Amino acid sequence: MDKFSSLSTKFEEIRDFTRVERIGAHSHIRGLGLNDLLEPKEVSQGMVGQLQARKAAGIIVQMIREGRIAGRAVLIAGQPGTGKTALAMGMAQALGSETPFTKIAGSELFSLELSKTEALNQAFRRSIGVRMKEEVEIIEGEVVEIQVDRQVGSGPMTGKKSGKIILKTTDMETVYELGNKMIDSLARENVSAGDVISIDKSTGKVTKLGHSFSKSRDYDAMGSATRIVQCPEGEIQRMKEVVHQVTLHEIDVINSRQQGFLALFSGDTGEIKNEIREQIDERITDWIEQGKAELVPGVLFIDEVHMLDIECFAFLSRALESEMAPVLVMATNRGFTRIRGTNYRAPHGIPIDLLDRLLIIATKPYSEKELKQIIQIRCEEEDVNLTDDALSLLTTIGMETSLRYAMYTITSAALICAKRRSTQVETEDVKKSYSLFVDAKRSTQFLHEYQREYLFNEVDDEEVGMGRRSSTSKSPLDPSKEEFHSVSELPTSMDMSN
Ligand SMILES: Nc1ncnc2c1ncn2[C@@H]1O[C@H](COP(=O)(O)OP(=O)(O)OP(=O)(O)O)[C@@H](O)[C@H]1O
Repeated sequence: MDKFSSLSTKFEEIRDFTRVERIGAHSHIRGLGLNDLLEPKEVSQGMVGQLQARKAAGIIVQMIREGRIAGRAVLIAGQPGTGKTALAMGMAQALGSETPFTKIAGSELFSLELSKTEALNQAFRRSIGVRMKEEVEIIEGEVVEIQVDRQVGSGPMTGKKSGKIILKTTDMETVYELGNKMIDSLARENVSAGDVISIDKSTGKVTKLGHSFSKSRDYDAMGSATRIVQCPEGEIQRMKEVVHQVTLHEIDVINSRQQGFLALFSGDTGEIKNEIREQIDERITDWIEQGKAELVPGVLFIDEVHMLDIECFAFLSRALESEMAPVLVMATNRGFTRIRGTNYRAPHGIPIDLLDRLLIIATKPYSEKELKQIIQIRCEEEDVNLTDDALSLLTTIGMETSLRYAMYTITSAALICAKRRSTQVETEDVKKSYSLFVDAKRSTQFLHEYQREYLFNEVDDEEVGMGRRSSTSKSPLDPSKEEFHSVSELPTSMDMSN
């Protein structure tokens, strides 16, 4: 084929890397935890509770798999820390690595390098895969023998090499002459007798498929990571269908002459011209008509969608109409709020006409039992061993502050525990972390008490009075819990009602 496809394998690896980097806090999520009938189990695949939302997400995943939802949009709405991002990650896991999944936060769109609509456009195109099928001629067989003869030239580095390789299948055996380049490729892949290899005839790329079953006696010398495979059957030289998958964005970048494919490594792609995108779309439409390629609509997840402004929302509405649109999943923790770029208020800060097109999934606050289970799963994920008392205390802290604060406390308490050379986190470690790191509620109380000593203070006296009153609330470490003020009572920046 052409340059689009020959570079595809490398780029797949880059995309995977980005993906792994972004899911640290949700690494315990391995799916939506649904059975075959899409019924959620209470605790499964790292997911706890939130049954209705998980079931709804499962139905959407099913629709995506059946290709019945491209161009539709989903909104996950709920209070902070109720698992909106976790749910989106669960959807990504359930869809599998073949389905492109891009995660961005609304605030990431505002940069000096790219206009916000260009950034959105790139995110859209990163979420659409193009699967290209290609017939390539390959040589595939078990290595019987490799011989390399070095003809010494004027210096050790200029030595010209030649040699031969004998390959066999269960039906035949052939000898091939080897040139310099092929010898280097085989050496790089560490190919030796008994390996089963495949060589792409047009590019010379050598792939080691594994070690032959008949030679598996060498197992000890190979190490446990080596795959044992059967010796191939039939012809050594044959045609094979290979499938490459790249995203539209990767194709855009490769073909954008100013940037070139190196921009994929740095992420510094700059603005990509519309004409280039149009040409690529035309080309891909041709390939689809000729049966050479197919589109794989993926998922674009935009967290903190209330950060988008009216221009971005207009772009989204338009982009969803396109034939090449991925499924758009958005999340927000805002209630009624201003649509950025306007003076209008709307539910979740999203224009009503867009809102009307969305499937909305609501997430609800967790019960104490669910919170405890999530914390427990996270401890297992982080390899932190907690006493029952410490786990209960952490759960109480989570109920009174936030799930996220409790999760951060796991890590800091584990460090404090390691400092005193113990392997089991006790209540004392949790208390110490709690006293070192202030949660949003205590930080707000502190600000209300000492606001006059800060620069550019904007809180009026009435609010200060409120702050003083709430400062009488006791900490979760205080045994008499009756006087707790709920977190929602305090004006934090994460409040749903702002
Ligand atoms: N139901 C759940 N099961 C397992 N883990 C969960 C669940 N809900 C949330 N978590 C974990 O709790 C942490 C906070 O949740 P998450 O980031 O998904 O909340 P959010 O609703 O997106 O919050 P925000 O509105 O503040 O962005 C994450 O580490 C997440 O993986």
